[in-house]
Amino acid sequence: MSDATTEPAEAAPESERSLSGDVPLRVENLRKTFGGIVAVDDASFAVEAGSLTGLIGPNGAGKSTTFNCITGAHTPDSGTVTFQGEDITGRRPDQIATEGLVRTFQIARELEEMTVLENLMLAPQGQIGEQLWRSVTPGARVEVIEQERELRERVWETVDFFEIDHIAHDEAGTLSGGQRKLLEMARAMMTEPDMLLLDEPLAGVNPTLEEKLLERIHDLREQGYTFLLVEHDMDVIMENCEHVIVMHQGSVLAEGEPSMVKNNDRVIEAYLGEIDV
Ligand SMILES: Nc1ncnc2c1ncn2[C@@H]1O[C@H](COP(=O)(O)OP(=O)(O)OP(=O)(O)O)[C@@H](O)[C@H]1O
Repeated sequence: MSDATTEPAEAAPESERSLSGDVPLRVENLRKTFGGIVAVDDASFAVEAGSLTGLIGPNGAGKSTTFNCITGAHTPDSGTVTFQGEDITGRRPDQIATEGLVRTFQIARELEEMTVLENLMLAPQGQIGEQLWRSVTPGARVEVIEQERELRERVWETVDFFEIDHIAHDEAGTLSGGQRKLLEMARAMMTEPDMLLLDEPLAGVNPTLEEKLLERIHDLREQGYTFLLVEHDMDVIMENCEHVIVMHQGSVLAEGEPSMVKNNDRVIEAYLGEIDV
């Protein structure tokens, strides 16, 4: 993917990278400061359609801030975020999700007392549950009941896909860390996204469920979904992503195939003393 004139050790920034396919997500010259702290400093990169792209970097590199600027939790000071050709910079998180760019969310406290099934029923946008109670006319009732039947079907398909059928009736608050992550991803899938952004999806997950989560991510990717994974753990990204973006001190330090990035001197230096590369 890199420019032929670019040395592998000096991974090409996005602007020099020849992108072969569709590029749903583009981040250009993103900058975000907090008082005197420059958290993201002129970061630019792109994510190709159908790819499993990893965003890594040592502590404080600006990954979470970038993630939050993309998903609408933060408004960048400058720069643009474009999703499927549309400028979504500074939009609200719900507006961005409606566009099909969906991030996983921790299960909110009020949802912890609901079962896995109820959590999934409530996940989709324009959710019809509330309408069900409001509908008074006979015609509308029939339509809403049909929509609810379809929603239930989709919930069960999702439960089967994520292999959480055995805990379908358990309250979300009783789930283990890994089960919660599966539910978080299942909830995101219920919104019918085009692209998923996962922030440390494997943090606090035991090895068995970690494998299951990764399998599901790969399955979904094969179905055509695009993923951007933000991870501190370099090994997870190197083993699972085909394209890796490395941030350091708020900027994109390098990007490319895992093997190339792993051997990049600047990346090794940035990670030195942090984790073993
Ligand atoms: N809300 C905030 N207020 C002030 N400074 C912040 C805020 N959020 C992030 N920062 C600072 O911005 C810089 C980048 O932080 P960020 O959390 O984006 O990095 P990160 O790569 O996600 O790090 P980590 O892997 O440790 O989570 C850090 O210096 C951090 O202290």
